[in-house]
Amino acid sequence: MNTINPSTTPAWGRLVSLQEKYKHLSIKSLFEKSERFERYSLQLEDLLVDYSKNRVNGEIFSALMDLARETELHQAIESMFSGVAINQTENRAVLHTALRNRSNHPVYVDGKDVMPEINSVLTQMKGFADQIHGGTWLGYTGKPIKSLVNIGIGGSDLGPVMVTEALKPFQNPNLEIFFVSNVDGTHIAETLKKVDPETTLFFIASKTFTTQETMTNAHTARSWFLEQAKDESAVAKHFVALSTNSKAVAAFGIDTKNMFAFWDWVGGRYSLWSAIGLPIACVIGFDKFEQLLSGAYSMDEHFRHSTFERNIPVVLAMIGIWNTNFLGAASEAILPYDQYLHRFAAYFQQGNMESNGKYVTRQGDKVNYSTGPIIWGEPGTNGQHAFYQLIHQGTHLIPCDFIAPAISHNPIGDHHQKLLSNFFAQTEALMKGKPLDEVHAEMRKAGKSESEIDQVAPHRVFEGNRPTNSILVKKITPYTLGQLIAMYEHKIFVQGVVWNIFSFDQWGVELGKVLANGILPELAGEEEVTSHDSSTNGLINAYKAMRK
Ligand SMILES: O=P(O)(O)OC[C@H]1O[C@H](O)[C@H](O)[C@@H](O)[C@@H]1O
Repeated sequence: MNTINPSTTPAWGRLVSLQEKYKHLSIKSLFEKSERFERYSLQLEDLLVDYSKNRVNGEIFSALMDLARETELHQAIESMFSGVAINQTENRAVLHTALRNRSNHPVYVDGKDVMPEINSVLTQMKGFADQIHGGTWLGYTGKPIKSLVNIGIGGSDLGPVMVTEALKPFQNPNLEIFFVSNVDGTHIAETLKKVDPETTLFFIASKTFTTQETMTNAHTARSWFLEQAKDESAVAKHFVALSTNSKAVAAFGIDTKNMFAFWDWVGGRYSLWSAIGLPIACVIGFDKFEQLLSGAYSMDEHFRHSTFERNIPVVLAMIGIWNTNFLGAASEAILPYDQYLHRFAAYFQQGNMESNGKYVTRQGDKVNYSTGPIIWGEPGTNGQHAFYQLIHQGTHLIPCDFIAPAISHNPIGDHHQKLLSNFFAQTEALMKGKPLDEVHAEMRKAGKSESEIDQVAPHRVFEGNRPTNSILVKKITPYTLGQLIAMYEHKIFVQGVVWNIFSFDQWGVELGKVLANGILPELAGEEEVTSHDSSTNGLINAYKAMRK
């Protein structure tokens, strides 16, 4: 990977001047040109991305595209797809795209084509998923499996949770799925209350198979199971492992026959396309899982081969960079107008923040510009009644992505039209705002007194000019969901390339884990702890006193 500091490129310099030149640029005024929507929207099959409601004009857009070129994005894209070890701090390739490479053309890592291994695990997954989905995999007492429990955390949890929720309309009604992630005993305890050991299958999902939370929950699940089954040999019918670490899987007591492998070149937060996706394949069926892969593949092809100006992930990423680095936005909201997508923002919170929450450049210096935004969001319309106040009238600039399907899986009465009327209205309102004279006129019309108008009118003004993207898909299907996920993955990739950071490691999660491992034994006895600062000592000792 190159080590170009984006802030030293000519394009960045131009963007700095454009920011000054267009500091009063109003999105509304950009719509005086009638072809704005045609020019500033892109379509890939049934996915439409409208980025016209941004504070971006032709000059800014072309400087952003130049910035992508000057930071050698094209070479970086090729390096990722072709298996170069671009995750340099871990010396690994980054090949979630190979997992959904439906062309099956070879992809080489260290001179070896990885496609045969990928295909062989997919075949193994199909064999297993068909049995679970079809009700022919039997538990130790001969009953078909009804309940699936995925035990995993981070990337080994959020993807399968998000996708199984998003694709609930495709779920086999004979199966129910649960996810246990938190080391808080409540999570596993409440889940185990709902399932029966005779008809439950546990997926122990962990890339490393060493993660404290997952291993703790897995041991608890195993003990709970054996209390009832009383026979170690029954474990094989009820526990499978999704991991890269076959030794640790065997040491846990899961037969490696029941292990579904993946590889160190699959990042945890990019792993739902790998064996980590097995629970998805079980509940929606393997054919639908393949459609998810195909959707992602269509976005991969679009991303790899389209010119930057017509490239959805590139355009979204560069507009994000404009908002972050030139307009000063510190966060981005992802707002799906689809209840089934209720975990979508949480999923990309990890995807984005673990990937691009970095202040060290690829050559090891501190960056002199902002990097990854804070990602958050909830489904619309719920968010409208909770936090949109701040998006409309707060002091922070919060660029938002609005996502909606044209066709609902639940076409009841006029629900969907009501939902979509809000989806359309919000981006219009955020852009147009409402000026003071309009508020005055409205209040006068409503017969308000002049003193009331003077007092209240300023509070009813909306500045507007708040940037949004609108992403409309025909329907949420495995295929379109695959496209949407891959679109955001590549957006994150592009931004990491431009920001000159390493997007595929996550050293920032280590320190807390290490300190927790040091504290754990200190919590065992009654003696006073003195090994930390006075706050940490004070808290630990107060905890010990409280638990007596
Ligand atoms: O899959 P595992 O090895 O159990 O890792 C689970 C998660 O934990 C780590 O701390 C990382 O922050 C995540 O990127 C990862 O997805």
